[in-house]
Amino acid sequence: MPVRILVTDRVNPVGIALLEETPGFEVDVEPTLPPDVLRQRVGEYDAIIGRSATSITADLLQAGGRLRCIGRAGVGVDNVDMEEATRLGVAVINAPAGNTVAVAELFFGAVIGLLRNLGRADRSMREGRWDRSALTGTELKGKTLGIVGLGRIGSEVARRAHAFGMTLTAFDPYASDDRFQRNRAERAPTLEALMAGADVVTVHTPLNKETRGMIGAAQLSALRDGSVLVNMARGGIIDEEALLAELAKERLRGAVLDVYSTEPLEGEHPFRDRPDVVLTPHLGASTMESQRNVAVDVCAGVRDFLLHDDLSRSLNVEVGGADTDALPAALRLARRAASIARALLSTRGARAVSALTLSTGNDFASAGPVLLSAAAAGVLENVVDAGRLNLINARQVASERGIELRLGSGSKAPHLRAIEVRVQAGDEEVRIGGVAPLDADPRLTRIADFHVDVTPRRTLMVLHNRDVPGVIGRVGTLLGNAGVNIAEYHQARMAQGGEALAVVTLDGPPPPEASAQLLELPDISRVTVVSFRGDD
Ligand SMILES: NC(=O)C1=CN([C@@H]2O[C@H](COP(=O)(O)OP(=O)(O)OC[C@H]3O[C@@H](n4cnc5c(N)ncnc54)[C@H](O)[C@@H]3O)[C@@H](O)[C@H]2O)C=CC1
Ligand SMILES: O=C(O)C(=O)COP(=O)(O)O
Repeated sequence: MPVRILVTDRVNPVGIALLEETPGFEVDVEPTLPPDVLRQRVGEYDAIIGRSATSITADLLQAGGRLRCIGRAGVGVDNVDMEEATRLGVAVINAPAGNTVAVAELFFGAVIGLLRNLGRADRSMREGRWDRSALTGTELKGKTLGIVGLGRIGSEVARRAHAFGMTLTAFDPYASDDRFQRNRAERAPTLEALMAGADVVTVHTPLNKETRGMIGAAQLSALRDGSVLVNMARGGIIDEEALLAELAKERLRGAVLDVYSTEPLEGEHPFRDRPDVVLTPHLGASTMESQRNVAVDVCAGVRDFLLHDDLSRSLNVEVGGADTDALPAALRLARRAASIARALLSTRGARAVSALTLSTGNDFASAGPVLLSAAAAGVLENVVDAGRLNLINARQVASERGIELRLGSGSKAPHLRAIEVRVQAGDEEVRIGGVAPLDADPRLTRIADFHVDVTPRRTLMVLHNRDVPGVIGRVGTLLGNAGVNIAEYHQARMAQGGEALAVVTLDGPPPPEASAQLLELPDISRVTVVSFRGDD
């Protein structure tokens, strides 16, 4: 079946071509489908790529039975129901950097447009007038710029503001001192302090629960007389009613708005009647260069996810600062180790997993969260419908099933690239350890108290037996007669003649009756068979 992708908004064709030229991909380009039509058609697609004009609601995501990925050709994902996407295991990929410069340049164009009366000047010229004295403006040089949100766009604005000879303050509780220093911006202790201390205030934060309505009547009243307020981030961060009320006092120089709480802005909206407001129709990212950048970036991210399950670009997976190229083997090991632990508990009759703890060596310290997701998926395999279970939703699904997830400390790990999972079901606990080297297949090194050394491939069988002569031969003969090829056989024991454990990797699943026949052999007390997802 081909992989089907719907491009619902105006996305640059250079990016779309990356998808169209990928064998096995079918791309439909239909900008911009109305919500009800999109809802009817979403079930046909594996991925949707859009911009701010398309809302990806919970309802739409639920209707997308085969939907695996949402691509956003731009930065803001406030139009995507991220919680629902995560719950459903749908990856959300954006293009975080391609339109930064476009917004920063528009900022200066629009602010200078307001301060030098460009709109009014142009209009008066077309009306046949020559109004020079009425259109005297003010300069940026020597003024203070206050930036709310010193991220990518805020920083690009900062860099250009220095060229204009401005002094900078910024409010961003999440930005490091180092970022403030690099941008030569003073840290404002509060939003109100920033508003009171600047001649131009500009907002560059995402729209989220914290920033919605962040600039209301109280903050607006802190603005200096004659100052300018700019919103090129998202409608809804500034309370529009409160801004209109503040502008009506004629105390501010004016405002520059590119974004609105409802887009398109109503034809009759009172902003449209205010001469002290420069309005643009969400043009921040609308340059040829930026549209090409974001389209190529998001389409490549979506393609790599659909082809290789590459989640490194997905906003709803916590990859942390981990080196994603080195991760696949570690993710496989974590998932398989957890799967084995759950199966061993199940053989003991302890089926309801209550807790999962993952610890790693130092090399995987930053990858802890995503490895924990992989282990959660392993614990849930064969328990929930695995079709939609992935690194995006595994932790959420596990938590919803009452499984407590913990990241343990890695300080005692035996190896820099070690991974250990501990799975508990009531009073029973199983510990599985392994190593995921950079240049070799991952190995299991410990099952419960036994030291082992096997690669967990395809199908793995764990036998508990007594350490007596002949067991290996009898197991080999039985499996051979059943037509099952043994890839690796590792026998471990605690003490001669005592309890022993065999880990056997098989090239394919044994016939269902094999476990019962193995249990009939003398000295074998428990048989656990685990078949892993994937081809290797
Ligand atoms: N008008 C347009 O066409 C465009 C608008 N945007 C908007 O601009 C926003 C920012 O984009 P980037 O700079 O690329 O994002 P970014 O993620 O690089 O920067 C956002 C900054 O806001 C800060 N922040 C978060 N919450 C805050 C709070 N409560 N108070 C103060 N600071 C806070 C963060 O620490 C971060 O430094 C996007 O989320 C998007 O909504 C982005 C591109 C185009
Ligand atoms: O990238 C963003 O966050 C933007 O706001 C750009 O929106 P757009 O893709 O131009 O609809």
